[in-house]
Amino acid sequence: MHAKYTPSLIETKAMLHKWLSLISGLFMWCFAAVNFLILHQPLLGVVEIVCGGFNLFCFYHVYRDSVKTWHSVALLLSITTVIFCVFFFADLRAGSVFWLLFLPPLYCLLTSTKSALIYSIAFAIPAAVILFFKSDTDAYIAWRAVTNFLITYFLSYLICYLYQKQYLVRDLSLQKMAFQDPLTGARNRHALKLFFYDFNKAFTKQQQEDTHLLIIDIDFFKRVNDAFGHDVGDAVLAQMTELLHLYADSDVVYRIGGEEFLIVLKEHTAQQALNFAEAIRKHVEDAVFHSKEQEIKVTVSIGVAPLHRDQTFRDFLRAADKNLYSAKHKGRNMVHCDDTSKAH
Ligand SMILES: Nc1nc2c(ncn2[C@@H]2O[C@H](COP(=O)(O)OP(=O)(O)OP(=O)(O)O)[C@@H](O)[C@H]2O)c(=O)[nH]1
Repeated sequence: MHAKYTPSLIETKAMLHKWLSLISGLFMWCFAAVNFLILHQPLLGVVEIVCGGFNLFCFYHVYRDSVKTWHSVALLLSITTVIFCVFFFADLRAGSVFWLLFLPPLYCLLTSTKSALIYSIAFAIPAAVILFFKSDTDAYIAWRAVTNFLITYFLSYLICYLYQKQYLVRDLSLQKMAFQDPLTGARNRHALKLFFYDFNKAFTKQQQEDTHLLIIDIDFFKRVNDAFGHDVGDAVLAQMTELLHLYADSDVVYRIGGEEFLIVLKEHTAQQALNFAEAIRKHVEDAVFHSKEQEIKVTVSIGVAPLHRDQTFRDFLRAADKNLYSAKHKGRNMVHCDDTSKAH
């Protein structure tokens, strides 16, 4: 479900899961007290005590940072169970049917819009059947009550669906603006900082050990600008990004400075990272960049550095820059990784 969501939407859903589990748990226990003491509906009271307890258990796991994916589904099923029991056992004149309209938004908030539609349809059927038989009284016209219920029920789903879609589109375009370099389309420094955050938090130990970074700097780029003009320099930077995208997915290529790029290599040993960097260096050396009918040749120097757990963003850039400058000082157009360097 999370694959097509932006980090901010996932965060929003996690926040809703947290507060909904607490609020619904407390509400259910309050309603249980009313059912035991005032309405004399002990069966309903027991269901509310059990489900409310489960919701508070979900909240406890959020609090302990140990939420499992099934908690969200179990939470919405527990809320649905209570709403259905109240609707089934309570007198229709008390207005318990209104709680059913809360279900489609709840499903949208806690799951994906697709799952929400499946849940909404699945629970609309028993709800309509129960409502039909319960409203067969002088106070209601059964078939009209069911029709009105179904229309409002699915409209509430539709509004949440449209809102969530719109939220996602806006969030994606904001994310693009915030994390993408407009000139080259590569990811920018903000995106790299976010990667660092995930790296320390979400990567496994093995993934962390096998992550290497390549800092790629175009040699004597000032000369390109001076000889052909800034706009030609811009075109070279854009074509350099395209070339790097041939080697690596677009979500691991970053432009971190004027003519400085960075590639994150996951699942690569030091030797594999070095070979990868060498292949890029050779490709750039052989490539011809074009702009305004000019043919431009450039080379790159590449520093390769392993990424260590808990290294700060600044420390890492300093370490990788050291490797890059070693490559520059040894004559440029070369790859350097710690003490191992390859010159050409
Ligand atoms: N066209 C263009 N040039 C840029 C951009 N950002 C930085 N530059 C230029 O990149 C050049 C970088 O120059 P230097 O830092 O001296 O490095 P260099 O000439 O590449 O030399 P070495 O890195 O030492 O090999 C400067 O001339 C900047 O103006 C940009 O977005 N577009």
